[in-house]
Amino acid sequence: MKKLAILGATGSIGSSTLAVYAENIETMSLTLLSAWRNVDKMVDLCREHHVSYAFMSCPDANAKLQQLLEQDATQVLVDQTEFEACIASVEVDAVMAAIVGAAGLAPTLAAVNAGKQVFLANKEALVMSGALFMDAAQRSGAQVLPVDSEHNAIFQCLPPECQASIGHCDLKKSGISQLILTGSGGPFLTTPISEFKHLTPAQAVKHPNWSMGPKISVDSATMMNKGLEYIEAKRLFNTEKSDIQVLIHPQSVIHSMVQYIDGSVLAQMGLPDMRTPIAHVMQFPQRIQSGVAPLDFTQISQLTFAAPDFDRYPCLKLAIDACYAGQGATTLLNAANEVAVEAFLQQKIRFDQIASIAAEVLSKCGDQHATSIEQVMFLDGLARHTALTLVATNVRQA
Ligand SMILES: NC(=O)C1=CN([C@@H]2O[C@H](COP(=O)(O)OP(=O)(O)OC[C@H]3O[C@@H](n4cnc5c(N)ncnc54)[C@H](OP(=O)(O)O)[C@@H]3O)[C@@H](O)[C@H]2O)C=CC1
Ligand SMILES: CC(=O)[C@@H](O)[C@H](O)COP(=O)(O)O
Ligand SMILES: [Mn+2]
Repeated sequence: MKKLAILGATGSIGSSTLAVYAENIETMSLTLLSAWRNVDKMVDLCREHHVSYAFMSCPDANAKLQQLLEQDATQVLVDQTEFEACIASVEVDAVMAAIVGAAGLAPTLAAVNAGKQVFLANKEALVMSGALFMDAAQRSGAQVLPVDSEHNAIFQCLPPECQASIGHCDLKKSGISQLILTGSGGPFLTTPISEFKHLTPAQAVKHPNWSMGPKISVDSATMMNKGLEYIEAKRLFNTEKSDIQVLIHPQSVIHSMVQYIDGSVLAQMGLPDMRTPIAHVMQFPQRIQSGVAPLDFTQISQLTFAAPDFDRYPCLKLAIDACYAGQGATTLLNAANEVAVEAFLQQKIRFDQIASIAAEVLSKCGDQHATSIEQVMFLDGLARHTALTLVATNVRQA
């Protein structure tokens, strides 16, 4: 029995993970769940799944959870230290890292440092800490398996020697010429750019194909999501600049591809449903049930492809540039984007200001280095402070 922890259990990936767990209950046990503020849902999940340990990152929510679960078998962990100790303990074999944003870094790193199996959905953690994260995994022997649909697709199309050396693989040695990262283009693929000033959060979170949490949905609309995924791919698959191509594929049927030097292109396809990549990692290399229907090719009228337009998606360009500027830049970019997206969702700034705020944070903070987690956290704070100041200025100008 694999002992599973789900970090971000109340979210979209959390729900899909629980659905796959329910399909395969005889092979896994659920020992630890975490969330932030959604106490009612956590109580329900703990009772439904007889979870051993639970933790809310928000102190008020944690106190309430403790009170509500007093009569239950679930033990509520009291603080972040106890939570991370539980992740690192023998109570947990595998961790689904599905907290959104930088808040997921510390508990995910606790799992990595303890040599656990890590199912990585939380791309922001990897974007902000990069080589530090992958090197820590190599040191501890933690197996990092990509859950993000594109990276999971690429992983599935890689030869075994690359799968076994994730983070440090030699693509050229395995005859790989390019990784092709597909992206839908989001809900504003054909919206006139002149209308971007007026786009609302409700429009931005309406992804054409995937059902996801609000932050990643906005990232898909700006294509910052693909930019973060570009950086994520560099870290997971040890790529150089010429190794990755971003391709718009509006139908989200092909989840990404690997091109080989002999002209072969391997693609992973399926319905846009995260239960598939989650099921793929949960008992890897064994295949298990996900509950997802098979792809019906007779219902797919067309598969189309196009190059991304950086005028439409300035965030994508910012992220690709940051990727080659270095770790400091990707840490700053991630934090600035998190602040800007949250401000947009709260209607404090316009949709088009997400990109301009991210760009301004990068230029104001200048060239920065991040060679330790402490420096990463310092830069994360610096970028958040700078971005919040810009949000306040933009609010006044709105
Ligand atoms: N959804 C998807 O299809 C995909 C998601 N991902 C990645 O997976 C991650 C999760 O995405 P998604 O499930 O959509 O997001 P959701 O917004 O649906 O869920 C986020 C989860 O994180 C918890 N959380 C939020 N803030 C904090 C915090 N400060 N401390 C601790 N926990 C926190 C939330 O708890 P609470 O509910 O209590 O607020 C919730 O459980 C993201 O990094 C995203 O990029 C990657 C690929 C696909
Ligand atoms: C499901 C998943 O992995 C998301 O990251 C998805 O890729 C978002 O869609 P976009 O391709 O529009 O960014
Ligand atoms: Mn993705």
